[in-house]
Amino acid sequence: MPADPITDAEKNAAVAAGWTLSDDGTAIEKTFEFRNFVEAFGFMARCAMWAEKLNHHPEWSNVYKTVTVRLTTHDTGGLTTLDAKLSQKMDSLAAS
Ligand SMILES: C[C@H](O)[C@H](O)[C@H]1CNC2=NC(N)=NC(=O)C2=N1
Repeated sequence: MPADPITDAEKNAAVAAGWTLSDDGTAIEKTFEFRNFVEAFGFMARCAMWAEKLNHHPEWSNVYKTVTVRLTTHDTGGLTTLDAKLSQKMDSLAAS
């Protein structure tokens, strides 16, 4: 069963946490900066474990100490509660 569409409250919370809504409204995006490559890659490894747990996976890229993330739900073609959940998890992993 597909995930529910993201709620306005969840969308507002993501924006308040520094995520940017894509122009077409189907994704949220954020760039994470770390002190070095090892920290950036460690963040990605921890996120990957959660992505598997949630069965929800980011579109992302890494250049040295920068990780650029785009979250969307491919199954529905838009934002869902899973994107809200993963964004919150990524924010807490980046802060830990
Ligand atoms: C079959 C599998 O459950 C789906 O393809 C999952 C896997 N991970 C996913 N990740 C994302 N971001 N969107 C999806 O729709 C999605 N679907």
